[in-house]
Amino acid sequence: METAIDSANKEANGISLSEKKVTVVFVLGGPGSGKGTQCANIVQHFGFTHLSAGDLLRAEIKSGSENGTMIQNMIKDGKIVPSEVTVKLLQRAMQDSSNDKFLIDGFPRNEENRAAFESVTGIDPEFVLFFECPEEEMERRLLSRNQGREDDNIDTVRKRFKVYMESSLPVIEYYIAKGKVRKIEAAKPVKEVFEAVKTIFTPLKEKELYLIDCKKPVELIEAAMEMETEQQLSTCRGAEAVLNLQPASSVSIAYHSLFGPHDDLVLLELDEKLLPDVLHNSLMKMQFFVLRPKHMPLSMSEPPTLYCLYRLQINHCCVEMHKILMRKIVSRNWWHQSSKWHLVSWKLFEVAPRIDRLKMLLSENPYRFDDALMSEELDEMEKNNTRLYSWSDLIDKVQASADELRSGLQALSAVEIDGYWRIVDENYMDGILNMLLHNSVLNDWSLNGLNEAEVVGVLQSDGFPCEIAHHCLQVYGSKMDDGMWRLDEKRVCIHFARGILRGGKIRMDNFMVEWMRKIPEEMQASFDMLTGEVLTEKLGIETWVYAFSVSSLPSAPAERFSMLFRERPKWEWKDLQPYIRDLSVPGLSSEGLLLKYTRRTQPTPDAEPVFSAR
Ligand SMILES: Nc1ncnc2c1ncn2[C@@H]1O[C@H](COP(=O)(O)OP(=O)(O)O)[C@@H](O)[C@H]1O
Ligand SMILES: Nc1ccn([C@@H]2O[C@H](COP(=O)(O)OP(=O)(O)O)[C@@H](O)[C@H]2O)c(=O)n1
Repeated sequence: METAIDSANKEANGISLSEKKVTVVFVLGGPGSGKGTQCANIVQHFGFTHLSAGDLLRAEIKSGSENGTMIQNMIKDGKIVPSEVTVKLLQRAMQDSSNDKFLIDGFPRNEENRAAFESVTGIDPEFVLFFECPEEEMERRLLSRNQGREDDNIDTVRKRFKVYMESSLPVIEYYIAKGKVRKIEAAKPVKEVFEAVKTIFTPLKEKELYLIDCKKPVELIEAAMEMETEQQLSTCRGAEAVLNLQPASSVSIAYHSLFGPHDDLVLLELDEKLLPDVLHNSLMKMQFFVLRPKHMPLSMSEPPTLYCLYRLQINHCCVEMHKILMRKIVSRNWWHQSSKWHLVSWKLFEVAPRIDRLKMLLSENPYRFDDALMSEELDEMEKNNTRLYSWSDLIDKVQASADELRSGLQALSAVEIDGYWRIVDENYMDGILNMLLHNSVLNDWSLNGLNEAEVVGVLQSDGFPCEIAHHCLQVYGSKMDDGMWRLDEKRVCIHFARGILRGGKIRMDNFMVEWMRKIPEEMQASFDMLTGEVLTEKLGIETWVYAFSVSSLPSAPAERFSMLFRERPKWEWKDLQPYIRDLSVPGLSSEGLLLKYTRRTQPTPDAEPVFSAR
């Protein structure tokens, strides 16, 4: 009996295909590659309707249609039936179905099939599932298919292979170029092939995900520790372990230099903006990583070509990178293929490494005078409680490669003490620098030729740890070819200017007097040295100066500009430039940065341009 739903469907089916929003997946591959077998599985698991072009043609022969004999002869000969016949059959089958998701198997088999389908139905396939299988295996399967098919004999099979190579492969190449092909290694056992198929059809999350490129080569991943399954224990480390992951298995990863020579890969991470969403997702906490070839540029607007996609399950906290469990959900067949996954739309942004995080971590607990006293007695327990970070902790926590981390630590003037990386408290640094200068006067040392052993020895006898004494030379000086150290005029002068300005805004003339008084006699300070360190302000007839250091500003451009415009609503180029020249945004020039984050006005054509917030 016909139900109300059936009749409603019939009505719906009366509408044309173009009005009905259908999803079409083409299933292609040589004869005997297993298309029909896998389509049956897909139908069961994913609710598609299977339309086999070959089956429709064979049914047409059986129905006694006027084209029957022609079709029969063509099939017997392994030739491709004219498109108008096949397209009509497919179109009718789709229209007659109440489903809107179709697997079209064995079609388009040539360029003519493809063009005819496109022009008649206006449908562009969601993607093309391509079964790749060696000819010998296909031949073996066809000759033992045993379905009583007239064309499964050795002569016709050979003809079909020839037609496949000449006519069907170009269609696959056409879709590869469009980024639509999902390739499956079809020579494996049915179950294994289906595992690969499943990963392609399993929906991820039907919402937009923002991925951030942490801009690190994946040399950073180590997959060697905390393997979840025994099977992985026996496999290799680093990149290989990631690449060899089996579906539904997992490994923990952390940034690590042991990743290997895979600097053609880049690791991408979920945007933190989405973290609350993801964290409150009742399903599970997850993060998505994408590996892509480095040479493929990411554009801001188009979804990029994905290299390989992994779903990461995080066992404690999403924000931190360490101890991440990773599960491969999409097979390597994605490589060099899709620009868009049919169920998820991806937006990718390239970002610079998160060095701000490093600053935040190290500022939690700067090295102070007290530390110097108690360093010896500090037992492990205490160290664990006092937020100290070793190199490997930082590699885990900061999204940066080893090189980026090294230069980040250097920019922060961090030093490794007892195996932990520390920022040294400014007052403490001031103390040791003054002690060095004081000793240089006492001992008649030249600031352009300091003997390392002598300086360190004297500073140690004044109560400074050896590492800090070395660190002081490194921060304020540079080593010369002859092994002696020379104090850097600019760095020393900036140090003293910072010290004065820590007390707050000060009148320019007072500042200059105090600054000159503080700096060593051998050195010459000039206000230009303080570009990017201080700002000046006119109050009445007086000029005042205050600290505003580029190193204290966030490295993310949006936050940086917002901080700059909070400080001053309008900036002239010469003032602005020192505060933005270190910003680097992948894919955006400095002009682009200004366009994106500032409004440029020029009161008169020859006036200096002024930048304000957008
Ligand atoms: N992965 C596989 N391993 C071994 N035999 C297979 C596999 N997939 C399919 N077959 C067998 O090979 C023959 C051809 O498979 P079929 O799905 O009809 O291929 P196609 O639709 O691509 O022509 C069938 O007899 C099928 O049972
Ligand atoms: N788009 C198509 C599909 C099949 N066919 C014909 O149908 C035959 C059988 O195709 P099929 O898809 O059922 O079988 P396999 O060749 O994949 O095993 C082909 O050899 C062609 O002669 C066609 O002419 N046009």
